[in-house]
Amino acid sequence: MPLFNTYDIVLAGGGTVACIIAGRLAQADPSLKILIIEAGSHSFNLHHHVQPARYLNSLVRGQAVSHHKSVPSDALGGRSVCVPSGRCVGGGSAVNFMIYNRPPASDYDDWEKLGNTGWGAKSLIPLAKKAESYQIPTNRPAMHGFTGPIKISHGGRHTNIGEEFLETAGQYDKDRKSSTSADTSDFHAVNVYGPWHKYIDSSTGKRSDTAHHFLYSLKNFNVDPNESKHNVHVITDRRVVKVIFENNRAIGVEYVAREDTDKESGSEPQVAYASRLVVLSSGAFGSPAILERSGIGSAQRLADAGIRQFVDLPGVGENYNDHNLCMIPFLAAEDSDCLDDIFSGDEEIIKPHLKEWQEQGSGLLAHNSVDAGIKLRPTPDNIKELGPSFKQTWEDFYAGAPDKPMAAMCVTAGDFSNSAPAGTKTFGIIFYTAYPQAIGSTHIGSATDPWAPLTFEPNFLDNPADLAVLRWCYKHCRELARRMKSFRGEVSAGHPKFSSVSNAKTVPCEGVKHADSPASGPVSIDAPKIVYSEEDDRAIDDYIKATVGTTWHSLGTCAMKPRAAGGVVDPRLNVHGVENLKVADLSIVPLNVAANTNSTALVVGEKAFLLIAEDLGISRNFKNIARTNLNGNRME
Ligand SMILES: Cc1cc2nc3c(=O)[nH]c(=O)nc-3n(C[C@H](O)[C@H](O)[C@H](O)COP(=O)(O)OP(=O)(O)OC[C@H]3O[C@@H](n4cnc5c(N)ncnc54)[C@H](O)[C@@H]3O)c2cc1C
Repeated sequence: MPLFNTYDIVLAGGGTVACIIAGRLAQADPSLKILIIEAGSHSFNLHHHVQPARYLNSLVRGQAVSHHKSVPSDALGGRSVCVPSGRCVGGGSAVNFMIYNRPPASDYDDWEKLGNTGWGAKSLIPLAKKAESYQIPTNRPAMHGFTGPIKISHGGRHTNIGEEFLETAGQYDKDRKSSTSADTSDFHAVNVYGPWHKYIDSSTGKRSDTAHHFLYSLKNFNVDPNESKHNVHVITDRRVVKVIFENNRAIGVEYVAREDTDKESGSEPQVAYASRLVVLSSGAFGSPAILERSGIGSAQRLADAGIRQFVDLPGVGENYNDHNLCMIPFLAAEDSDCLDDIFSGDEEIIKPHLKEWQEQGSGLLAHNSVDAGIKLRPTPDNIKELGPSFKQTWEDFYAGAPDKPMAAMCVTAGDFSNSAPAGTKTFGIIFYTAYPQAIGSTHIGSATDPWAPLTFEPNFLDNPADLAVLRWCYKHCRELARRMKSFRGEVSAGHPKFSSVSNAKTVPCEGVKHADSPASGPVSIDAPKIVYSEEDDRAIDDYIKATVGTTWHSLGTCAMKPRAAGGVVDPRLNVHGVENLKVADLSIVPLNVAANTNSTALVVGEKAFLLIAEDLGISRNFKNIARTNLNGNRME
């Protein structure tokens, strides 16, 4: 079936949220003509997407991601940070680390308190359940869904690194609970060490993303629109430049190829028309940029870019949120279950893992290295340790919100900070701030070229409270790591540069291959904690400023808030001031969430589908939808 002249709905961006919207709508009303225009390529059955442990390929080799480089920052000693986002059909869900983690219920309630009726936990938790098939035995079925398209499992095997982390934490950290059966993603758990599950289908060992489970699974869908017998069409490797309006009503979008991706059509703009709705689903970087190129944004920003203002919405591109992340590497015992060899990308080494994955859907290739973690909320003693720069934040933000953590921390069986000596076994501890107090912005760098770099200011660590949390987490993770049975030393290149006479100096492991000597083994559980001097604290701060990075959780840049409060969309996701134009992706999130963000993208996708279906008058078909996909992938 060739492309239609006009579609009912045109989606700009084919990422995580867009695939849910398109798949659900097509299922609810197969006669709907839906077009997705996606900047990246198809991800269908490609091994670097579907084989979970290959996820670093996308980041390291630049496949299927866009890199957004920030302006240099004083708070980071003049450094820029680079924030990748998904660029392929399936977006972030097809390239991410597959960590399954849901936020505290109060985060969604906070959205509703801003005037967003229908966006509180009571409305959204059922949608989170609808999206998922939880494949883990649970005695709390009320918290999870069991018939949705997205599969959640523990992956292809349990690693001893994950088990040791939980065991050590249970013995060492008496202020918190640790349990191998804890449900850390029940929208409430805080200060509980427990298993962290994965967006991996236990029956196949494959990544569970929205492209494969909402879009490619549609009956008769074909990645080539000319071959497709389906009404959902996807055009890849094209970027939407701007929205086309007739008076105040969105009627389509203009899009271009990158010159180097399509020699035939070059970068000549083309137009796709939508008779009923245009939906921007280009993520936290893409959607505000399309609005700005369409003349929707702050007067000053648009004037600077030489664009005539069409609608005054100063909030476009503001309210950039992420989480600030550090990865700390440790040397592991030789018998540790680590993914270092798979991360190396050497196909000879990967062969036996691949065989197990192909034959049984199990093993370390069906894994993301992350088996266990915790959302950390400080105790009264910790609050003192966090010092004066955190005090006000505690009082203003955390004290009255008992389900909100200040940070998340997890163990990785294998280190991907790239600072360990080659050929060694390693584990890492990753931690990130749950609600960074510093907020940033992203704006267009060109009025016409959607491939041009953005002017991106994430403002990481501009608020000293954020640095205090990361400093405390570094100390805490080190105490946990050096008590784990598999601990064999600290990879100094990935730690602060303490002075050689400091009490806090790292346990060396340089030049040691599989350092299984007792001298470099763990300390006892009741060993005294490392005492840090002020100079040591400065070394930690310098290290964090030099290395802190993104958690790949960009959101908030087209915030769902009242127009007068700097909002960009209303609670039905309609862009303020125009008609027939919605934004549906994580850019609409008005306030940050204390969790990895794919779970929230799933919720936004499910909610956006309901709103659009209501607008189109096809609500009557909803009831059939939750019952499908019990086991399989294909949605009839
Ligand atoms: C490397 C990485 C690791 C992550 N790890 C995890 C994890 O382990 N667990 C977790 O819960 N979350 C994780 N996340 C976050 C999570 O995946 C994202 O928050 C989520 O996928 C965002 O969904 P979205 O629909 O808002 O945007 P996206 O999924 O990013 O979709 C936006 C799409 O729009 C396209 N686009 C952009 N501009 C244009 C344009 N002008 N025209 C056409 N198309 C355009 C992009 O190519 C992209 O495909 C990770 C993200 C990344 C990038």
